[in-house]
Amino acid sequence: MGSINGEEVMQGSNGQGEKILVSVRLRPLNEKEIARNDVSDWECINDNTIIYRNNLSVSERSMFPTAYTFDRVFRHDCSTRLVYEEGAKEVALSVVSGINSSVFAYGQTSSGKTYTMSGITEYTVADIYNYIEKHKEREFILKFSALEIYNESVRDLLSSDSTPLRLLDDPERGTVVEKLTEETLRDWGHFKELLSVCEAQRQIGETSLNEASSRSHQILRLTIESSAREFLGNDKSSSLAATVNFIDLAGSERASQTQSAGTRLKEGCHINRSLLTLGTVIRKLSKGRNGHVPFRDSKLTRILQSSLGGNARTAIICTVSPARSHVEQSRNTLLFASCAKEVATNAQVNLVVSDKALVKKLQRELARLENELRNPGSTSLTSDSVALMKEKELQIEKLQKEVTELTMQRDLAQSQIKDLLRVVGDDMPFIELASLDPHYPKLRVRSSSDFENQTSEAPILSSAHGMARVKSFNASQYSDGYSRSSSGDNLFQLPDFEENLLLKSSSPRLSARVLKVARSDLCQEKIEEEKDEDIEDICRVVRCIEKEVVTTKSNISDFSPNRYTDSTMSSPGGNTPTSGLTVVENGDKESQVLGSPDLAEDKQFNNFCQVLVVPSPNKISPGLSESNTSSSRGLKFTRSRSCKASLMRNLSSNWFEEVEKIENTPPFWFEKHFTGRPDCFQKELSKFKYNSNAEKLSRNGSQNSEQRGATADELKGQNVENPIDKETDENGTLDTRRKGMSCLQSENQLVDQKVSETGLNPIKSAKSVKDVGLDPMLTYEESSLKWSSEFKRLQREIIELWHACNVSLVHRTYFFLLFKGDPQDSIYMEVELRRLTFLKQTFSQGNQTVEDGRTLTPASSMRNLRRERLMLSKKMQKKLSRADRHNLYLKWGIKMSSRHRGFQLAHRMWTDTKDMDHIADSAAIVAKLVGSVKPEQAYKEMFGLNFAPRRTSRKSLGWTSSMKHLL
Ligand SMILES: Nc1ncnc2c1ncn2[C@@H]1O[C@H](COP(=O)(O)OP(=O)(O)OP(=O)(O)O)[C@@H](O)[C@H]1O
Repeated sequence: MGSINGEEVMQGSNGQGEKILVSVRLRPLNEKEIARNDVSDWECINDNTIIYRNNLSVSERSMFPTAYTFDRVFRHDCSTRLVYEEGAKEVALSVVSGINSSVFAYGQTSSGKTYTMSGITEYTVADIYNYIEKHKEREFILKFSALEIYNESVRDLLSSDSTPLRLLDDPERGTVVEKLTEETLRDWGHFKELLSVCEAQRQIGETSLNEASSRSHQILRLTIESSAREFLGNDKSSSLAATVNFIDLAGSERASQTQSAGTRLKEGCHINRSLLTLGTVIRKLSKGRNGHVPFRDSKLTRILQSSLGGNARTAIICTVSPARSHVEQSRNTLLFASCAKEVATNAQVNLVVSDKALVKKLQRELARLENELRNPGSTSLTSDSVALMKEKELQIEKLQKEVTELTMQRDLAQSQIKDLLRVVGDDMPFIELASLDPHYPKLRVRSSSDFENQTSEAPILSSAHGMARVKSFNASQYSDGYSRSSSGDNLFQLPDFEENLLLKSSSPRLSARVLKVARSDLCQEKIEEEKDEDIEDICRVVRCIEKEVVTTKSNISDFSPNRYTDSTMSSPGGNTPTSGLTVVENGDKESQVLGSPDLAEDKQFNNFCQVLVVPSPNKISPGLSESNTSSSRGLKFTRSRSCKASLMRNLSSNWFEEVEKIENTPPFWFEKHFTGRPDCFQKELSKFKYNSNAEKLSRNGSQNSEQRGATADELKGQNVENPIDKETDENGTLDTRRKGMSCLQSENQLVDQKVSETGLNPIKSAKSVKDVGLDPMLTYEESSLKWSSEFKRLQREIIELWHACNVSLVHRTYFFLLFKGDPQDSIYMEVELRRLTFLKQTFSQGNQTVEDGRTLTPASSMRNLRRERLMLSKKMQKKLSRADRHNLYLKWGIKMSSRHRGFQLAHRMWTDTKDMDHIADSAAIVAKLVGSVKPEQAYKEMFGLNFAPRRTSRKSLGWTSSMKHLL
């Protein structure tokens, strides 16, 4: 769309790539040439070919062609009328159809350009007027303008003012000549008059070749606008507008030939330069539109840009002098013509739409679009969009069917599970959940139902695969304060943590004291203690504390000598324990972290403090509660890869990472690698299932692990007749209780055996590990009593081992708080005890273990423990009120006047392993500092065992990502 005189121009295609119409006109020899006996060497042999007649030497023939072919060639005796008719008319008269057109005359000086163009211009305009006469239905407006480019200056030939005109670049119309006079032609006479003015204005000079040589490029421009008279003035009116250019170029010349000098020489230089640019443009255009075309290198090419390669039809008439003396110039002209005939233009019809019509058109378009927006489903939809919508609807329908089908399958499966549970119900102590869920842990876990069923005989739903079996509980069956799921989902529920913490774990003295503590306004409290202490002071205090503790505590003596000395460990041989900061005698730099703290550790310390989560106030001891606590979100648990993951519930993933860093003991093999019982293991299980010696084991629940291990070893590979089966066969009754216990014992042995095969070997090494199973021959009350005693013994052993192995205080705390003596906890206690025994033995032998690529040594575990104490002490400032802290200092015998009381307190926690009140108080404090947990089954499984079927979705989540998801 272009614009002419403020009106929009619609450009319609009129064919693409139309080549420039190129003709050659050969003039006759003029008088001067004849006078000097010049001969004509050029001959038009037909309407299209001109040849050089003179005999060429061999070398000339190789350099110059002798024949040139064009759209039309005109002999010397052809009239200008014929040249016009066959070489320009069609192109020129396109203007009346709304198509721009241009007619050039190109040639050397005195070759007849002006002679030719003058005739063509007049013939064209005359024909235009004839056309107008024949088309009365249209109204035509003819506007005429004329300019010349003289010495690279544009002049208005219709104005007496010789001031050079500027060329402007119009985005729509291209290059326009500013302030160029444009006369509307009234009639033919007016046109002739204007032509006379132009002729008079044009720069003409005399040269030796041409008495009236044109020293400038002349462009006569006629613009024609036409409109149908029928629609004039109404909305439907539109008009055609186009321009025809008549271009009479200055002649190319050789200064020597024109014998020019002074002004003429200067003119010749400008002429030749602009013609050279024209030649370059034509040559480039002839090779296509790739690359840069230097239209702007001369005013001539700037003005003619649209005529040469744009929206115009173009005809070029090359005039040639036949004289032999001008052969070189003639060849150049023909060469130019040859290039020009390869140039294509892209002329279009220029339809001018009036502003009024344009507004109407745009309004109609707007209304159509608005209608489409209002009714998107009606006419605006294309066939493609309708098809797409149908496809989407089909997909939705298919997905809905799939959802319905899956829902039905799920309901059916749930129904089957419920039916199965109902069938086995109270009559069967075990169900085989493993057969329902492939992810179900393949470990035989002793549950409280084991003990309850000791008094009632029930058939065993034996595990063909030796997998875990869990009793389906009724909540009413329990009276121990533990809640169980009554929905048959077999999830164990621990008692509320708050109850654990206050009523069971915390000592009465501590609870009583903290209850008396008035709540302080933490915002107003000045944190004057430790907060701004420099790290060296802290370390000195730590050393003092550790020395103090060491002098009062010496409970580990069987660790490898010369390895390390912890604040809680005595050095071998009764040597005076060294400072906890210089515990590694072999120069282990890492062990001296506290002695030479660096920025990294400080940063880690800060991170640790930041990620600790404050427990919910309504879940914590009132005496320890704070107002700014939180975390009451429920936990969806998953199987942990580490017992330390139990801390994850209320803590961020950063906390997890920190715990991993300071982890004193690694997750043990069972936690990390137990994904199910392999087939070979199942086979072994079936082999041992009815083993008489296992039956003996089941009768002797207090048998120590050494005995059990030995028995298991003895039994390995044996196939002994099962007396129970024998008895059953003989009596015709099934002693399910005894048989079940037999299976349990056998499986426990196999678990141990499997663990042993992996290198943990708790059976061989853990001589102190005792069998925590209950004697099936005892009554329930007797069994409970015995278990209670056994639990306390195990608990004490574990506490001692934690202490000896520098186990994380957080780990100790949660384990201690979670496992309160429920018989079903026996397996956890047993596994923990074996793990610790193995760890202690490893350390004592001077060995190290590698977990997750981390090497765990006594030194590293001690270092981590020290760091954990440091972090906990820092946490005290934030998590405990001033009053709470003061009460604790009093209770723990820390002088109020002493410095670094928080560190002192942190380094005393969990140190007196003989005093259960001290242990309980320590656990309560640590729990307070790191955040409480609502006791759920999840936490027990964090310690390595899983009672509930795992869910696939959880399985796919890493622990960190799981926590992020849950948090
Ligand atoms: N075809 C022709 N038949 C007869 N005479 C011609 C023809 N062509 C040109 N002439 C005559 O030759 C002379 C030079 O012609 P013209 O001025 O048109 O040349 P030119 O190419 O315009 O020269 P310049 O470039 O110097 O202006 C004129 O006198 C003209 O009448």
